[in-house]
Amino acid sequence: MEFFKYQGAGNDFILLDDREGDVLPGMDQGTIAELCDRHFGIGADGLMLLRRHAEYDFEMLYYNSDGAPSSMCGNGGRCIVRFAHYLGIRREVYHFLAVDGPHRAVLLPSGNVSLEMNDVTSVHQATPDAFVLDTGSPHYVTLAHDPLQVNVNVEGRRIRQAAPFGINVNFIRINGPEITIATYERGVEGETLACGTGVTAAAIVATLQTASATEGPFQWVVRAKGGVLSVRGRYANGIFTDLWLEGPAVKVFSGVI
Ligand SMILES: N[C@@H](CCC[C@H](N)C(=O)O)C(=O)O
Repeated sequence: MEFFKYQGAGNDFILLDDREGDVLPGMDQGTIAELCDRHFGIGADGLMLLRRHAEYDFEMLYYNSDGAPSSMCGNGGRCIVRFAHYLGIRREVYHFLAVDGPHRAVLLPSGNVSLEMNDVTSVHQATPDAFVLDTGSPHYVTLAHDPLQVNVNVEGRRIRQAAPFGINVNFIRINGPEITIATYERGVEGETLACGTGVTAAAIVATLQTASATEGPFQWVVRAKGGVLSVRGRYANGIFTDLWLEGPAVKVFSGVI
């Protein structure tokens, strides 16, 4: 079976073309975890299947590197659009189905992919410095003096394990129109170089934390350890809409399993 490896700001994925519907039956949790293993497999933060869908350009099935299916992956969504284009699925605006519902996406001339994320209707303040919200995946976003100095594997794991439900953990610093972020991902159970739903959550928290909390459009540049992404959207009546996550989505190599 042919596989493709993509990365979006260092968040890396194995992509499989399952348009014929014959890949999934052979993909149990153990097999996916082995393929994602960085020592005994190809190595990736997650694995995705691109499947045919009667009403959409394709369907995205996402698995974390522990082999379990999970919630939405923003960087994965951007990478699978680039993969769809590579497979010959060419659209000005892609419409695909993911676990959290339909998404629109645009492949830009630069090769970057801009992905529309679902509206966010509630943000819970957990502590004076920390917020919990769902951007397709659940995120804990905490303000940090310097996210690049945080021992994410220790601190992130501690917060992830203390939460009564599964969550990803983000450490952010807001600096003018920019955010610096470091992320611990559940299902990878470690730090990843970027997380699209985490970056989106960070932009929402930053909007609430700053003068841009006034209603209207907003835009943030988000610096993750593996690359730079941007998030734009609109804030009105306590609801975040028109959320677009943009950044690189690059094919790294392909091979045969
Ligand atoms: N890397 C992803 C998030 C993938 C899902 C996450 N690990 C979870 O289980 O919630 C992204 O780019 O959003």
